[in-house]
Amino acid sequence: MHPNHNPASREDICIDDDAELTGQNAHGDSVSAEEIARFGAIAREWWDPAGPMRPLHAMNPLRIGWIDRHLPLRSRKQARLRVLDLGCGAGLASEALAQAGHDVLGMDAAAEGIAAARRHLEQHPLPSAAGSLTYRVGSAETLVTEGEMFDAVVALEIIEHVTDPVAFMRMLAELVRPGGNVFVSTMNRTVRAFAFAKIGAEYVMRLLPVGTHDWKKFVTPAEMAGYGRQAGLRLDDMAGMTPDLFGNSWRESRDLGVNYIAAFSRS
Ligand SMILES: C[S@@+](CC[C@H](N)C(=O)[O-])C[C@H]1O[C@@H](n2cnc3c(N)ncnc32)[C@H](O)[C@@H]1O
Repeated sequence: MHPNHNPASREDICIDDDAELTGQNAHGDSVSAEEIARFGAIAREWWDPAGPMRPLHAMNPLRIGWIDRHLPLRSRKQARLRVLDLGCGAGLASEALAQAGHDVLGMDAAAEGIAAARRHLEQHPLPSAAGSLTYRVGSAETLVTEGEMFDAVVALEIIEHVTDPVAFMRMLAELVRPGGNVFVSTMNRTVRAFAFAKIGAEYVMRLLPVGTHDWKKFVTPAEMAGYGRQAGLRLDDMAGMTPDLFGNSWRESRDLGVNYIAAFSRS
């Protein structure tokens, strides 16, 4: 096991766990208790590539490659880049980012998701050439209060699950150092996205429990750009993420109509 990949001590888990915190704002205003409970309930199946998180498994190589390509050369040359994966779930992107050589903090408000992430890391240690990877239960509010700063902040498929996307983007901006990058992926509020995420994934394929997605909370690319502007971030690029017919492999595209990813930088 890599020296930095120490499994969390019981004490860490107790400090970070939110056992006695039960209200909607237990972690902070961005957290919807209902959403967190929904993801917590499927945490044990998270790493099953044919399970409820199948689309995230299939799109992971594309989004990690895209993020890595959009990190400025200066940052990539830096010996160790500090990356926050916010809303990391059980760590699909966190592990891949650490394998790409970054020092990663994976954070999620769902304690069950973090427990599954820690379990997976213990059972599948990263190669020695990888960066470090630690996990924490919590939300952006916690890190902002602590004055934490990262070279890059990654928030994949989470903005459509928070209570206030503008406030959420502001926190992402606060958590990245000047010159650093923020990456956000989400679903567009289109009829096609409704058909794909609600009807397809929840009702037809029964991958996800009904109610996992609230179409009204999907974010159009124009809204995404606006949220970034309001947070003081510059939009560098956006790309569509498009699955093949069977959803097994995803490619970058110009189609922002369903899934897309955006790169911002902080001046
Ligand atoms: C659809 S999953 C995406 C997981 C991961 N980012 C990925 O794409 O592989 C959304 C995750 O965000 C977490 N989440 C939702 N709102 C959150 C918040 N305000 N703070 C931290 N985590 C949150 C949920 O618990 C869930 O694990």
